[in-house]
Amino acid sequence: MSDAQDYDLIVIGAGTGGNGVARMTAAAGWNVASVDSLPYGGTCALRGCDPKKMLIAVTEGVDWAHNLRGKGLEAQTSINWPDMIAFKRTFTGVMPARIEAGLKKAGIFTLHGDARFTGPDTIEVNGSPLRAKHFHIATGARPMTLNIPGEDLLLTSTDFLELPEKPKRIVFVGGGFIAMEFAHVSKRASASEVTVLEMVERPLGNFDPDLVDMLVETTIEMGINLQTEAKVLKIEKTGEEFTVAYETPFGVKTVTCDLVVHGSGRAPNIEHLNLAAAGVESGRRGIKVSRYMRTTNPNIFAAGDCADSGPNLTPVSAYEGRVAGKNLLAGKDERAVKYPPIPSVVFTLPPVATVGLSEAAAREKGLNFDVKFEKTNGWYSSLRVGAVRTGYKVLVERGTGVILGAHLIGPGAEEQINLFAMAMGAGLTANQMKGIIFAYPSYASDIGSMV
Ligand SMILES: Cc1cc2nc3c(=O)[nH]c(=O)nc-3n(C[C@H](O)[C@H](O)[C@H](O)COP(=O)(O)OP(=O)(O)OC[C@H]3O[C@@H](n4cnc5c(N)ncnc54)[C@H](O)[C@@H]3O)c2cc1C
Ligand SMILES: NC(=O)c1ccc[n+]([C@@H]2O[C@H](COP(=O)([O-])OP(=O)(O)OC[C@H]3O[C@@H](n4cnc5c(N)ncnc54)[C@H](O)[C@@H]3O)[C@@H](O)[C@H]2O)c1
Repeated sequence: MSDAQDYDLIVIGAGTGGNGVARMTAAAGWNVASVDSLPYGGTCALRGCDPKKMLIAVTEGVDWAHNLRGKGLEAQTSINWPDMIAFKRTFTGVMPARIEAGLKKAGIFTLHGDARFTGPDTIEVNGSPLRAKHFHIATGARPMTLNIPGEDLLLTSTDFLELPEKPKRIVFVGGGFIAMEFAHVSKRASASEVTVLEMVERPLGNFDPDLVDMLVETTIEMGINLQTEAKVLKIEKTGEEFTVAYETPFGVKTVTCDLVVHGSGRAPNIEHLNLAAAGVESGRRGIKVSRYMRTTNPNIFAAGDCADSGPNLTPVSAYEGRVAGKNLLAGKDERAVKYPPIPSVVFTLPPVATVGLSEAAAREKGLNFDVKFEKTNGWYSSLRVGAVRTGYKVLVERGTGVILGAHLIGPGAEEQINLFAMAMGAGLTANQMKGIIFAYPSYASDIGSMV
């Protein structure tokens, strides 16, 4: 016998994909430890969704003032960057202690350090061996390695959320969620030059192309330099200035700036875990898991961004954690993941939202459906807030009236999409959705006219 300390379960990673599992098993009387190398809380609460949405809340003031200028609102808004970051810290500063205290109160041992497998049932944290009957891995994702010269000069999304001063000339590598959301924040905070370099022909590949085109119009109108078919090749630093070289159909171009931020995708954060020692297999998309969230070592589960499972979104990691927790407690493969329609939102202003099948995917499947696509800037809900780029695309199956997919742009889209997800999950048809009475005037009350 070694001198390793024994647990029923050790959870590696104290974010959304890990904490639920620790709580469920501890509540059932298991002897559980949780370990994280960073302050407790994970990406969403400390370095992702939540802090980001606080910055966006501040910039919403700028957007409102812009949209209602000349319509009675005379306020001149501007962003005080250090105050905005301080506001964000009123949340992120207190959360780690609060989350860790909550876990301790639930009877979970909380440990700090980098976990690394040393065998199928042992890990090492800060040189101390720990043994457990089961493990649950929820180590999340990290910025993808781009293999380009000067990659080490890139700031991460985490760095962006901690910038002490307003960025002046800032370049985002990639045009996905992070780049588009942060470019909008930067420009509304009046950064002088904001550039987004996206290698494919349109940013936000996961969203409806017609609605993304509308967002692109707003983005360009705001003064953001959005370049598509622009693949970043190299970053160089001269003095305090950076030069970013990118390939276009018209040859290699460059842009100079003060900051370059990584927005080019995230990869599973699993390299340091020494998974081979535990017999846990992984691929490019992450740790291989079954539908029961079990890895190739039957005593080890995984969930969230580190696993090769559902999309890398907070509610998905929480859901997968719940499935893993159920199966751990059952001691067998009892509950399989069965993802309901998963809504996703890019929190630009206006936001763009999606749930279900895209138009292209529905066509590829050979489905027979009607496309209801309309720009809604003439609708009352847009007029009353001065919103000019609003619209929807809803796919309704012919014959059955089943909603196959819903895609939205405009204020309120981030909430309307949840109602679509709920209706689709419950199997409501277009006619049944039309029959629902929503409070009026609200963004929800537009839904009946969209299906
Ligand atoms: C800038 C940004 C904005 C985002 N915005 C949204 C959004 O608006 N909506 C949305 O749904 N999703 C959003 N996401 C994605 C979302 O944050 C993730 O999908 C979610 O947090 C994943 O949770 P997780 O538990 O799998 O991993 P994480 O929350 O990343 O937790 C992993 C934890 O494991 C720890 N860890 C890693 N390796 C080890 C080790 N070897 N030993 C010990 N600990 C370790 C890490 O320190 C970390 O705390 C955003 C992501 C980013 C980066
Ligand atoms: N609102 C949200 O839900 C939200 C917000 C932020 C992040 N996230 C999560 O974090 C993940 C990572 O976000 P992200 O924005 O980094 O990735 P992303 O996958 O959304 O977008 C990355 C983009 O970078 C482009 N790209 C890659 N290499 C490039 C290069 N060399 N030059 C130019 N463009 C290049 C890709 O074509 C792609 O469009 C997301 O996939 C999502 O899971 C979610």
